[in-house]
Amino acid sequence: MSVYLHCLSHTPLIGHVDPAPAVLAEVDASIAAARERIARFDPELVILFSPDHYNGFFYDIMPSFCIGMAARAIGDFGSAAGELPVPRALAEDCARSVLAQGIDAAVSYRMQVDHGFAQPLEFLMGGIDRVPVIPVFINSVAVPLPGFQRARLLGEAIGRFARSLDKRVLLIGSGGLSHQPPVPELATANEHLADRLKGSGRDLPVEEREARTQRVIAAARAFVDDQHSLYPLNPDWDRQFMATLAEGRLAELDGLGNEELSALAGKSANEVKTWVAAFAALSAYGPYGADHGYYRAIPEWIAGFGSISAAPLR
Ligand SMILES: O=C(O)CCc1cccc(O)c1O
Ligand SMILES: [Fe+2]
Repeated sequence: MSVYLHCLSHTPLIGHVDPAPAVLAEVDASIAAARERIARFDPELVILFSPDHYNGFFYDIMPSFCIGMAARAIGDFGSAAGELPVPRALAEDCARSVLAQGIDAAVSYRMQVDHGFAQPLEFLMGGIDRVPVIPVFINSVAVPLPGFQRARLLGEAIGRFARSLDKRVLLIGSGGLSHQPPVPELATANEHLADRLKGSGRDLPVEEREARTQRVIAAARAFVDDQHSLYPLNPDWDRQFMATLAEGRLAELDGLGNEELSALAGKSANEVKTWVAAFAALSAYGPYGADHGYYRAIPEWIAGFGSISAAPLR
């Protein structure tokens, strides 16, 4: 019954458009240290909260929350591809427990995930296949989105389930902080794109995949030159958010609406609900303390880039 938490921004631009070597070294050091702490903790189970970017979840049926009973990573932007080692019976127990606690999460027996899930497993665990993982999707891009309170309650329910296991559990939140990369939107999509967002061609044709990758890379390059070419990052909000979680004041976020958050920190800042869910899960074990916080706004990655660990107070 022991638990450790790490929350980390993700960005598929790492290795494609990189910041100055000193910044890269700083991030590398922070991630390497987190990986060492996690290795020492030696998790037997990972519960990973992440969004998706129209690579596995589409508008044909868009759940707010979905727990994976089996999952495969597509390997977008050069991230790891392949099957995630999902312990099916345990994932089923998790879903049953969450539903019994009044949170109506969907389940998937063929979940398809992207860099949002793969990157933290690669960075923090050394690969997507190292430790059994229960993937938990939180819709953070396809409006209408679930709000902060629901993400918190989902996290608490999963935390109570995790606490009932006789296992060392690592909780990971993946995404955020402030940012607004060029993710397509149904409201402004032409007919072809709208079809794609509804899941036609779930697995994009190679040329479309490549065009999409290059479009994000070009947007990152433009953002470095002109920080008004995309919705601006908001380091002040990001630091405040990290402090709110570190200090255990999760419920204070309940009153912050999704559109309000988008206006403060960009539409993709809604990905921070993965951090809220992870911290809420940790809170089910009792009071906690956070440590090793790192933050820097990194326009090359279109990311307010944050990283933080936490564990129960003893
Ligand atoms: O997949 C895509 O199309 C965009 C993804 C993307 C870009 C920049 C920062 C992110 O955090 C992110 O997820
Ligand atoms: Fe993302």
